[in-house]
Amino acid sequence: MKTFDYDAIRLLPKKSVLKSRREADTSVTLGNHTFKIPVMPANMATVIDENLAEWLSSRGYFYVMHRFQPETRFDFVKQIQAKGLIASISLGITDDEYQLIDQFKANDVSPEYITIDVAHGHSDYVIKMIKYIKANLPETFLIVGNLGTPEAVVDIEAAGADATKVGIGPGKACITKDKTGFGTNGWQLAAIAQCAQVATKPIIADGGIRHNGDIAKSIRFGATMVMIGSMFAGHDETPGDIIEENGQTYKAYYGSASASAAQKGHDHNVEGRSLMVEYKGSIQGTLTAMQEDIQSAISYAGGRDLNSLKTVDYVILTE
Ligand SMILES: NC(=O)C1=CN([C@@H]2O[C@H](COP(=O)(O)OP(=O)(O)OC[C@H]3O[C@@H](n4cnc5c(N)ncnc54)[C@H](OP(=O)(O)O)[C@@H]3O)[C@@H](O)[C@H]2O)C=CC1
Ligand SMILES: Nc1nc2c(ncn2[C@@H]2O[C@H](COP(=O)(O)O)[C@@H](O)[C@H]2O)c(=O)[nH]1
Repeated sequence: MKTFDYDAIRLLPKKSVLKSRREADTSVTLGNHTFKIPVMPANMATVIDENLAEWLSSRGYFYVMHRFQPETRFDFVKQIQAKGLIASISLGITDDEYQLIDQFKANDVSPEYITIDVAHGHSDYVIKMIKYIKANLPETFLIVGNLGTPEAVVDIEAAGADATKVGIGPGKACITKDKTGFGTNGWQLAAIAQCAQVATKPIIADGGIRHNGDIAKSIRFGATMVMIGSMFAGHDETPGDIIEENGQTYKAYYGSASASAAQKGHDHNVEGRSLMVEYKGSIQGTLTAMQEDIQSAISYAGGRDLNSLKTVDYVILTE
């Protein structure tokens, strides 16, 4: 099996047809909605909260709210939809989560997007939850993760997922490979490529994005969108206080399965760690830079939109 990761790939330029990079269209459609860029902040407690979800949605960005304040999700969906915005929440697979689906159905409320968010998404119990959501909230677009193999993508699509999320252990706050020996850490981009070969529905590349150019690389190898944690943590709008240490400013970023997540209910099978990320100011600056860099990538690809990235040639650096 040929393996490679983001750092080993260089995409090869083609003749540009654009007068200006501003002409390049970075929009992406997922389900019934179109978003400004093919990027979503990770559904983690140190990356997104309800305020940021509203901020992103009102500006045309996709988001996935995390599931670590479970009791707030029903009201969140109602409130954000009352403002004419898209509701996009996460669910686990425990018995309580079925009650939330029942509550939505009983009140005739359908979130536009639900993400089933568990570490090992290729599971009989995830399949059971997919079938329950599809039977009770058929209008909702269902993203399911996380997966790491083509077999998982085939099974989870067959169960009814509308999109799959690929990435077991490549995240910056992740220690899955050290704790269990499993995962796509170190070869995440090749795992995306393998999964994309069998996928018939969109794939979201999740974890391991360290540079804006990794977004274009993800799309080249088959992703429709990318989920990003650490690069979004540390902004004014992301949760947590600014910490000053030795004249530098930081914010905390911790894994959803880390010991720091214990207060939010994760107190066993630790597979995440806590770290500090540099404080970066407003998130708008980061989002704008991402969009500009994707526009430049489209120009290098010789096209006008994200589709042009899907067929560019590339080299794999061997050293
Ligand atoms: N992308 C990644 O690589 C990873 C992401 N995470 C993130 O951490 C958060 C917590 O994840 P998770 O631990 O799944 O959440 P939860 O513990 O909330 O849910 C997972 C459910 O599946 C059961 N389960 C059975 N086998 C496994 C397995 N191998 N790994 C995990 N659960 C299993 C768990 O039961 P029981 O707990 O009794 O075993 C639990 O009921 C999520 O947000 C997830 O995305 C965590 C690790 C890796
Ligand atoms: N193995 C673990 N993975 C985790 C944990 N919490 C979140 N995650 C995953 O990381 C990505 C974000 O990755 P990044 O490289 O952009 O920082 C996130 O979307 C989850 O899939 C965890 O505790 N353990």
